[in-house]
Amino acid sequence: MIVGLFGGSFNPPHEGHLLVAEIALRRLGLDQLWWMVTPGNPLKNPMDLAPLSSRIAMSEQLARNPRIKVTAFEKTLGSPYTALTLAHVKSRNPGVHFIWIMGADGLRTFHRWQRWRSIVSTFPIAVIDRPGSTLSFLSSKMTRSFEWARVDEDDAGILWRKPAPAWTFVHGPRSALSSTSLRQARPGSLPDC
Ligand SMILES: Nc1ncnc2c1ncn2[C@@H]1O[C@H](COP(=O)(O)OP(=O)(O)OP(=O)(O)O)[C@@H](O)[C@H]1O
Ligand SMILES: O=C(O)c1ccc[n+]([C@@H]2O[C@H](COP(=O)([O-])O)[C@@H](O)[C@H]2O)c1
Repeated sequence: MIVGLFGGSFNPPHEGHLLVAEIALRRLGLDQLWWMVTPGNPLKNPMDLAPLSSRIAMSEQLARNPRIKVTAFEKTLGSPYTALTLAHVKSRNPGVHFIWIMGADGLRTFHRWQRWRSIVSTFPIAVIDRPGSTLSFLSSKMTRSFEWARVDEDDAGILWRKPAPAWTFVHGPRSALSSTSLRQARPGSLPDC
Protein backbone atom coordinates (compact mmCIF):
# COMPACT_ATOMS: atom_id res chain seq x y z
CA MET A 1 0.00 0.00 0.00
CA ILE A 2 1.41 3.40 -1.03
CA VAL A 3 -0.20 6.50 0.44
CA GLY A 4 0.46 10.16 -0.32
CA LEU A 5 0.02 12.66 2.52
CA PHE A 6 -1.12 16.01 1.18
CA GLY A 7 -1.43 18.55 3.99
CA GLY A 8 -2.92 21.96 3.49
CA SER A 9 -4.96 24.84 4.79
CA PHE A 10 -7.43 24.47 1.89
CA ASN A 11 -8.80 27.89 2.73
CA PRO A 12 -10.61 27.45 0.38
CA PRO A 13 -9.68 24.32 -1.62
CA HIS A 14 -9.38 24.83 -5.38
CA GLU A 15 -8.68 23.10 -8.69
CA GLY A 16 -4.93 23.67 -8.23
CA HIS A 17 -5.04 21.40 -5.15
CA LEU A 18 -6.97 18.81 -7.11
CA LEU A 19 -4.40 18.95 -9.91
CA VAL A 20 -1.59 18.33 -7.41
CA ALA A 21 -3.51 15.38 -5.95
CA GLU A 22 -4.17 13.85 -9.38
CA ILE A 23 -0.55 14.32 -10.49
CA ALA A 24 0.68 12.73 -7.25
CA LEU A 25 -1.68 9.76 -7.59
CA ARG A 26 -0.54 9.11 -11.13
CA ARG A 27 3.16 9.93 -11.09
CA LEU A 28 3.98 8.50 -7.66
CA GLY A 29 1.92 5.35 -8.19
CA LEU A 30 -0.18 5.99 -5.09
CA ASP A 31 -3.01 3.71 -3.98
CA GLN A 32 -4.51 6.52 -1.88
CA LEU A 33 -3.97 10.16 -1.16
CA TRP A 34 -4.88 11.54 2.25
CA TRP A 35 -6.02 15.15 1.84
CA MET A 36 -5.18 16.40 5.33
CA VAL A 37 -6.99 19.59 6.26
CA THR A 38 -4.83 21.26 8.91
CA PRO A 39 -6.41 22.77 12.03
CA GLY A 40 -4.10 25.72 11.29
CA ASN A 41 -0.73 26.24 9.65
CA PRO A 42 1.54 27.42 12.51
CA LEU A 43 3.19 29.93 10.15
CA LYS A 44 -0.06 31.55 8.95
CA ASN A 45 -2.37 34.11 10.50
CA PRO A 46 -5.31 32.24 12.10
CA MET A 47 -7.52 35.33 11.59
CA ASP A 48 -7.70 34.54 7.86
CA LEU A 49 -8.77 30.95 8.41
CA ALA A 50 -12.30 29.62 7.75
CA PRO A 51 -13.59 27.06 10.26
CA LEU A 52 -12.20 23.55 9.91
CA SER A 53 -15.69 22.12 9.29
CA SER A 54 -16.27 24.29 6.22
CA ARG A 55 -12.78 23.62 4.81
CA ILE A 56 -13.48 19.88 5.19
CA ALA A 57 -16.92 20.18 3.56
CA MET A 58 -15.54 22.19 0.61
CA SER A 59 -12.68 19.71 0.19
CA GLU A 60 -15.08 16.76 0.14
CA GLN A 61 -17.19 18.50 -2.49
CA LEU A 62 -14.15 19.13 -4.69
CA ALA A 63 -12.20 15.90 -4.30
CA ARG A 64 -14.54 13.25 -5.71
CA ASN A 65 -11.86 10.75 -6.72
CA PRO A 66 -12.52 7.69 -4.52
CA ARG A 67 -8.78 7.28 -3.96
CA ILE A 68 -8.66 10.70 -2.28
CA LYS A 69 -9.57 10.59 1.43
CA VAL A 70 -10.31 13.93 3.05
CA THR A 71 -9.33 13.88 6.73
CA ALA A 72 -8.65 16.29 9.59
CA PHE A 73 -7.12 13.86 12.06
CA GLU A 74 -4.46 16.41 13.09
CA LYS A 75 -7.24 18.16 14.98
CA THR A 76 -7.74 15.02 17.09
CA LEU A 77 -3.99 14.68 17.50
CA GLY A 78 -4.08 18.15 18.99
CA SER A 79 -1.07 19.38 17.02
CA PRO A 80 -0.64 21.35 13.80
CA TYR A 81 2.99 20.28 13.46
CA THR A 82 3.84 18.02 10.53
CA ALA A 83 6.80 16.37 12.28
CA LEU A 84 4.49 15.05 14.98
CA THR A 85 1.83 14.02 12.44
CA LEU A 86 4.32 12.00 10.45
CA ALA A 87 5.74 10.29 13.54
CA HIS A 88 2.20 9.36 14.56
CA VAL A 89 1.23 8.10 11.10
CA LYS A 90 4.42 6.06 10.85
CA SER A 91 3.98 4.36 14.21
CA ARG A 92 0.31 3.56 13.54
CA ASN A 93 0.72 2.15 10.01
CA PRO A 94 3.60 -0.31 9.80
CA GLY A 95 3.81 -1.80 6.33
CA VAL A 96 2.30 1.22 4.58
CA HIS A 97 4.65 3.32 2.43
CA PHE A 98 4.00 7.05 2.81
CA ILE A 99 5.14 10.02 0.73
CA TRP A 100 4.79 13.64 1.89
CA ILE A 101 3.43 15.81 -0.93
CA MET A 102 3.73 19.56 -1.22
CA GLY A 103 3.63 22.35 -3.77
CA ALA A 104 6.94 23.90 -4.80
CA ASP A 105 6.19 27.16 -2.97
CA GLY A 106 6.45 25.22 0.30
CA LEU A 107 10.20 24.84 -0.20
CA ARG A 108 10.73 28.52 0.56
CA THR A 109 9.70 28.23 4.21
CA PHE A 110 10.22 24.53 4.84
CA HIS A 111 13.31 25.16 7.01
CA ARG A 112 11.09 27.14 9.39
CA TRP A 113 8.76 24.19 10.01
CA GLN A 114 9.16 22.63 13.43
CA ARG A 115 11.84 19.85 13.35
CA TRP A 116 12.04 20.07 9.58
CA ARG A 117 15.06 17.77 9.38
CA SER A 118 13.09 15.11 11.16
CA ILE A 119 10.29 15.49 8.58
CA VAL A 120 12.81 14.93 5.79
CA SER A 121 14.10 11.85 7.57
CA THR A 122 10.68 10.29 8.15
CA PHE A 123 9.16 9.85 4.67
CA PRO A 124 10.22 10.56 1.08
CA ILE A 125 8.98 13.93 -0.20
CA ALA A 126 7.46 14.77 -3.59
CA VAL A 127 7.52 18.45 -4.51
CA ILE A 128 4.99 19.34 -7.22
CA ASP A 129 5.76 22.26 -9.52
CA ARG A 130 3.77 25.48 -9.05
CA PRO A 131 3.82 28.66 -11.16
CA GLY A 132 6.26 31.13 -9.62
CA SER A 133 8.15 28.41 -7.73
CA THR A 134 9.61 26.25 -10.50
CA LEU A 135 13.16 27.12 -9.43
CA SER A 136 12.52 27.14 -5.67
CA PHE A 137 14.66 24.01 -5.27
CA LEU A 138 17.75 26.02 -6.23
CA SER A 139 17.55 28.32 -3.21
CA SER A 140 15.62 26.28 -0.65
CA LYS A 141 17.57 25.45 2.51
CA MET A 142 15.98 22.01 2.60
CA THR A 143 16.86 21.01 -0.96
CA ARG A 144 20.36 22.45 -0.66
CA SER A 145 21.01 20.62 2.60
CA PHE A 146 19.62 17.40 1.14
CA GLU A 147 20.83 17.78 -2.46
CA TRP A 148 22.47 14.35 -2.13
CA ALA A 149 19.04 12.81 -1.43
CA ARG A 150 17.43 14.04 -4.66
CA VAL A 151 15.75 11.34 -6.72
CA ASP A 152 15.50 11.79 -10.46
CA GLU A 153 12.00 12.72 -11.59
CA ASP A 154 12.04 9.72 -13.93
CA ASP A 155 12.11 7.57 -10.79
CA ALA A 156 9.14 9.31 -9.14
CA GLY A 157 7.18 6.07 -9.51
CA ILE A 158 9.61 4.26 -7.20
CA LEU A 159 10.13 7.11 -4.71
CA TRP A 160 8.08 5.11 -2.19
CA ARG A 161 10.79 2.44 -2.14
CA LYS A 162 13.56 4.87 -1.25
CA PRO A 163 14.51 5.22 2.41
CA ALA A 164 14.15 8.80 3.68
CA PRO A 165 15.75 11.25 3.19
CA ALA A 166 14.69 11.16 -0.46
CA TRP A 167 12.92 13.85 -2.44
CA THR A 168 11.99 14.56 -6.01
CA PHE A 169 10.62 17.51 -7.96
CA VAL A 170 7.72 16.62 -10.24
CA HIS A 171 6.92 18.73 -13.32
CA GLY A 172 3.60 18.50 -15.12
CA PRO A 173 0.49 20.50 -15.90
CA ARG A 174 0.34 23.56 -13.65
CA SER A 175 -2.39 25.72 -12.19
CA ALA A 176 -1.93 29.35 -11.19
CA LEU A 177 -4.84 29.18 -8.75
CA SER A 178 -4.32 30.08 -5.10
CA SER A 179 -6.56 30.30 -2.06
CA THR A 180 -5.34 33.85 -1.49
CA SER A 181 -6.60 35.00 -4.89
CA LEU A 182 -9.93 33.24 -4.32
CA ARG A 183 -10.36 34.87 -0.91
CA GLN A 184 -9.59 38.23 -2.44
CA ALA A 185 -12.00 37.67 -5.35
CA ARG A 186 -14.83 36.41 -3.15
CA PRO A 187 -14.25 38.02 0.25
CA GLY A 188 -17.76 37.28 1.48
CA SER A 189 -17.98 33.69 0.34
CA LEU A 190 -16.26 32.05 3.31
CA PRO A 191 -18.22 31.53 6.51
CA ASP A 192 -17.28 33.85 9.37
CA CYS A 193 -14.83 32.48 11.92
N1 LIG B 1 -1.78 25.97 -7.76
C1 LIG B 1 -1.03 25.14 -7.06
N2 LIG B 1 -0.05 24.42 -7.67
C2 LIG B 1 0.75 23.58 -6.95
N3 LIG B 1 0.65 23.40 -5.61
C3 LIG B 1 -0.30 24.09 -4.96
C4 LIG B 1 -1.19 24.99 -5.64
N4 LIG B 1 -2.03 25.54 -4.73
C5 LIG B 1 -1.67 25.00 -3.54
N5 LIG B 1 -0.65 24.14 -3.67
C6 LIG B 1 -0.03 23.33 -2.62
O1 LIG B 1 -1.08 22.71 -1.89
C7 LIG B 1 -0.76 22.63 -0.50
C8 LIG B 1 -1.85 23.35 0.28
O2 LIG B 1 -1.81 24.70 -0.11
P1 LIG B 1 -2.72 25.84 0.52
O3 LIG B 1 -3.96 25.22 1.08
O4 LIG B 1 -1.92 26.68 1.41
O5 LIG B 1 -3.17 26.63 -0.79
P2 LIG B 1 -2.65 28.02 -1.31
O6 LIG B 1 -3.37 28.28 -2.57
O7 LIG B 1 -1.14 28.04 -1.36
O8 LIG B 1 -3.17 28.96 -0.15
P3 LIG B 1 -2.79 30.46 0.24
O9 LIG B 1 -2.85 31.28 -1.02
O10 LIG B 1 -3.83 30.83 1.24
O11 LIG B 1 -1.40 30.41 0.84
C9 LIG B 1 0.61 23.26 -0.36
O12 LIG B 1 1.58 22.22 -0.41
C10 LIG B 1 0.73 24.15 -1.58
O13 LIG B 1 2.06 24.32 -1.98
O1 LIG C 1 5.02 21.70 11.10
C1 LIG C 1 5.17 22.90 10.83
O2 LIG C 1 5.87 23.67 11.52
C2 LIG C 1 4.44 23.44 9.62
C3 LIG C 1 4.62 24.75 9.23
C4 LIG C 1 3.95 25.19 8.09
C5 LIG C 1 3.12 24.33 7.38
N1 LIG C 1 2.98 23.06 7.82
C6 LIG C 1 2.09 22.14 7.09
O3 LIG C 1 2.25 22.30 5.71
C7 LIG C 1 1.05 21.95 5.02
C8 LIG C 1 0.75 23.02 4.00
O4 LIG C 1 0.28 24.17 4.67
P1 LIG C 1 -0.39 25.35 3.84
O5 LIG C 1 -0.95 26.31 4.86
O6 LIG C 1 0.71 25.93 3.02
O7 LIG C 1 -1.45 24.73 3.03
C9 LIG C 1 0.01 21.77 6.11
O8 LIG C 1 -0.18 20.39 6.34
C10 LIG C 1 0.63 22.44 7.32
O9 LIG C 1 0.22 21.87 8.54
C11 LIG C 1 3.61 22.60 8.90
